Amino acid sequence: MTGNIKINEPPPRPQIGPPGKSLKYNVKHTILVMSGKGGVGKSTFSTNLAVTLASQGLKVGLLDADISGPDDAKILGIENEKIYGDENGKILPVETKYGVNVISMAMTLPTFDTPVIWRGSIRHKALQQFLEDVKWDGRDLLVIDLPPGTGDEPLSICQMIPNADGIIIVITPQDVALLDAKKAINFARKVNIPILGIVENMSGFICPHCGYETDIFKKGGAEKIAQEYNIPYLGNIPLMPEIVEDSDAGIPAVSKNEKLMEFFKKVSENLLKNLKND
Ligand SMILES: Nc1ncnc2c1ncn2[C@@H]1O[C@H](COP(=O)(O)OP(=O)(O)OP(=O)(O)O)[C@@H](O)[C@H]1O
Repeated sequence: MTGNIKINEPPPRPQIGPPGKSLKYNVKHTILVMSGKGGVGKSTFSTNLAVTLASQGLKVGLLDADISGPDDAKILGIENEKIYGDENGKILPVETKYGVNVISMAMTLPTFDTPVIWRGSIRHKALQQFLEDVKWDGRDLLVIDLPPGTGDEPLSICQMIPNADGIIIVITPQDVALLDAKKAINFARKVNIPILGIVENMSGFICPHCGYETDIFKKGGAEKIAQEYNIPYLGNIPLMPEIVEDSDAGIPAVSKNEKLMEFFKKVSENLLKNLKND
């Protein structure tokens, strides 16, 4: 007996709310990095992309917008740094030796293992402060690493900065990740932020000993999605065990791995072509 329960009723239309106040901060270009699904390597991608862009002479800022799981500071070896203000009350991002200035929740916590147990409205305020009250001045480019999925924080950021240059979607080649990537694409379209492109991470395994490439997972899913949805394909990043070792040691892998740097350079070249002109 099903009583009054109606099956097959369409789910309610998602409410994304009114557009938020457009924040003012002094950066030429803003790029949001998102993924439909957790664990696809979004933080690894964001940090290494920021380091790659800085190595090309750009002044790059990195905002880790993952309030609960801020990993970028760990990957850059600055998780024990603290943030300070200047004489005008502006928050100073932490400078790294890679030429990237960083703000992350990690640097505001007493210890790296302290959980952030906040509801949405407080997270929203923190993100607003990370954008508006931080001295990003003079940066050519701000990379914002969003938490996985299409929830509260990605929505807050997209509504705060509707003029962002666009979103990069990071995916892995497995079917579940591809499915979630489509949700991320539809999210970007719903909030009206351009999609700068899609990147396939963990795409092909390169043996650290002989350099031979094997497709452990499938390959090429991102390229197919790019065609299907008519969005740019920015490139792929292979699965490399050195990335895990370096990230765990607090070193962005591109800073010491020329082969990996080549992959990131290709992505960054394709990305820069798609940015709005000044
Ligand atoms: N191309 C790669 N090759 C090998 N390991 C990788 C690669 N990309 C990411 N990893 C590893 O996969 C794990 C997850 O990566 P990362 O933390 O960047 O994912 P994420 O998408 O940001 O996760 P979350 O959803 O928790 O924010 C890390 O251990 C990272 O070192």
